[in-house]
Amino acid sequence: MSAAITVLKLQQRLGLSSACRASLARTTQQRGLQIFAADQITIVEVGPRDGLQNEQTQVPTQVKVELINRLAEAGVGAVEATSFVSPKWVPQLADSAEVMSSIVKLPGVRYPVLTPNMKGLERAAAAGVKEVAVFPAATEAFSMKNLNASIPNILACCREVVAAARDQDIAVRGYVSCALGCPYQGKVNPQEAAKLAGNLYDMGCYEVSMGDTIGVATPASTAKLFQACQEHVPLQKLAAHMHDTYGQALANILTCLQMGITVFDTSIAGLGGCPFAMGATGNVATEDVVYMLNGFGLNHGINLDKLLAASSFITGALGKQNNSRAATAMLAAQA
Ligand SMILES: CC(C)(COP(=O)([O-])OP(=O)([O-])OC[C@H]1O[C@@H](n2cnc3c(N)ncnc32)[C@H](O)[C@@H]1OP(=O)([O-])[O-])[C@@H](O)C(=O)NCCC(=O)NCCSC(=O)C[C@@](C)(O)CC(=O)[O-]
Repeated sequence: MSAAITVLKLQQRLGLSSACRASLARTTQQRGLQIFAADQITIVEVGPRDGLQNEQTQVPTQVKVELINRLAEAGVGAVEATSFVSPKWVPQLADSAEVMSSIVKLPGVRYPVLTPNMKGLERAAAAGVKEVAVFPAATEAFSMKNLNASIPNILACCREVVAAARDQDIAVRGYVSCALGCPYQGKVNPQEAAKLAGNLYDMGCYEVSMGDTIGVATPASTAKLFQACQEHVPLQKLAAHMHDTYGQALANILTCLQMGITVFDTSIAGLGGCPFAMGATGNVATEDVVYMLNGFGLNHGINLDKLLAASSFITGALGKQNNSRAATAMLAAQA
């Protein structure tokens, strides 16, 4: 059986719509596996925010700044730098204004931050931020745990933040947390998560990142979610934010690539996890994703040597082992 037929059968089994399969007809065959003919894959590096927010020991501001600078210098086009959330809720990121005023802002690099409410937006705007993200959750239970507000209330808050940000020429990205599973409610209906993504897109988020906050997704559930999302948000405006708790994140990203998604949130050295999602591990490691993309010959703009240096820097500074299998192997080979 040819590789193309195998992929078609896989797509049918995953229940991909005929529209989605038609878009795959515009694919190129690369290294024996069909993937979408994207000119460019965008990596949104979330390590300095998602990766560090749950660290129990306070990470010095200068370490955060150096990490962000190193990632940008490595060619990462978007580095999510910090959060303007309540410091009572996330003490680790209480130094967000100082971080933003200390980093070197390279031309062409985006430095988005999280803003849950108007207070967050005002603080971010005062710090000169040019891009923010709002982050409602797909389940009521997680919305209460993470933001202390119901989904309708947080959506109203997001609408206010998006409108005010756009008035100030601040771009807004949207996240849907717990889009593929919730630590408190379990399974999540993909249609509900997709509808929420549509709400964010309709209110003015330029892109919506679907979060597997607790890393329970599989390629099958990932395909179902993104298929549902396409009813509400154009494919090229969707991103995947995969945590790797169950070791499925790379496979989920490959599924996304096959569906035409080209934006992926990743975390250097696989750091992180949400403080309000107990047991969740870090995001898929940036190094692992870059290694896979290199295998396909896809453009991402990242210099792997500089990325590995950033990876060694942060694991050294935190005194942690590297959760990236690719980085661990490549660094061992260099030693
Ligand atoms: C939304 C709130 C603030 C509600 O929290 P609340 O306690 O209901 O807020 P409040 O409005 O009652 O205010 C309480 C205090 O916080 C202050 N406050 C209020 N807002 C701010 C702000 N922006 N910046 C600074 N201070 C703020 C406010 O001024 C007040 O101060 P006090 O009068 O007591 O001195 C809180 O729940 C919060 O900050 N939550 C953020 C939680 C968070 O950051 N979670 C992790 C990120 S989400 C994630 O990781 C998932 C994601 C995005 O990565 C996707 C995925 O992984 O799938």
